[in-house]
Amino acid sequence: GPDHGHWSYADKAQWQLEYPYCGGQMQSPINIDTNSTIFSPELQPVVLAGCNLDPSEQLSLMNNGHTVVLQLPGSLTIASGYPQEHRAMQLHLHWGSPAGPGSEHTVDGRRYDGEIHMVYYNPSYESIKEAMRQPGGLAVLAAFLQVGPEDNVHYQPLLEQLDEIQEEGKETAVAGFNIEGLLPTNLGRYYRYSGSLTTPPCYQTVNWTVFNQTVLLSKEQISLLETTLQGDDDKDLQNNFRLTQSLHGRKVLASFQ
Ligand SMILES: NS(=O)(=O)c1c(F)c(F)c(SCCc2ccc(C(=O)O)cc2)c(F)c1NC1CCCCCCC1
Ligand SMILES: [Zn+2]
Repeated sequence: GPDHGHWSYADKAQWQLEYPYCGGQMQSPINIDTNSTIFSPELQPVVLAGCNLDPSEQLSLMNNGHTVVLQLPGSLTIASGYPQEHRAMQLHLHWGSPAGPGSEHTVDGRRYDGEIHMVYYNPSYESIKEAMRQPGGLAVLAAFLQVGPEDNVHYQPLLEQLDEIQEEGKETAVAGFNIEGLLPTNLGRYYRYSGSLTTPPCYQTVNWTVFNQTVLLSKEQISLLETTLQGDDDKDLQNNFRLTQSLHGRKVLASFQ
């Protein structure tokens, strides 16, 4: 992947020294002030295609030191909800620690327990490398993870493998499953804004969708996420979220009232 050298969440104030875009005016994540969002009825429900991956398909699940990443096939696409079709690249998670929550976006100042990001690219560009550098080149579907009353079976294929990839750099295989099950059931209610990758190189090329409905996992599942993986130099991989960034005048649209 791109040069994602030695940065860490501990030195996020220094990111912009080495990665200039990280100091830009269209950065993510942001706090979503629900009183300032603009209702935009033209925003159609997000519809995914090709998400029921065959169990014979093996997907790479990796601890890259910053998060747990599931590589996704380009056959998984966003069929509607964006100006044109986008193809999947990967999905990954952000979380906190037993001491506190770890979503990246916040809503009216509230931080949720965690957040899933499904990253897609606009195939009208020559390559993913090209797309990620172009405005509108990337789309990320984000949903908040919240503690609920019972296990979320859709997350088990990922969570049950975390102990296989505790150390940074470790990789394992996950059999194909229904990726859509990882998202909320209601994909018609969401916030939309223009922002960036929340990690260096912080390219300002992401058309963000943040779903209004949260995804419920059990306390045990959230705790597994918070306490299993190790990042750089064997420290616990926890609180892998960037602080919210200023809007600098950007508007946040809402597909619902
Ligand atoms: N929230 S986010 O989407 O900005 C994001 C993070 F916050 C992330 F923290 C990450 S992981 C850290 C960056 C990274 C590390 C290793 C590799 C690799 O081995 O290929 C790739 C990337 C991470 F991978 C992503 N998403 C990636 C950003 C990196 C470059 C574009 C590729 C897909 C999106
Ligand atoms: Zn992310």
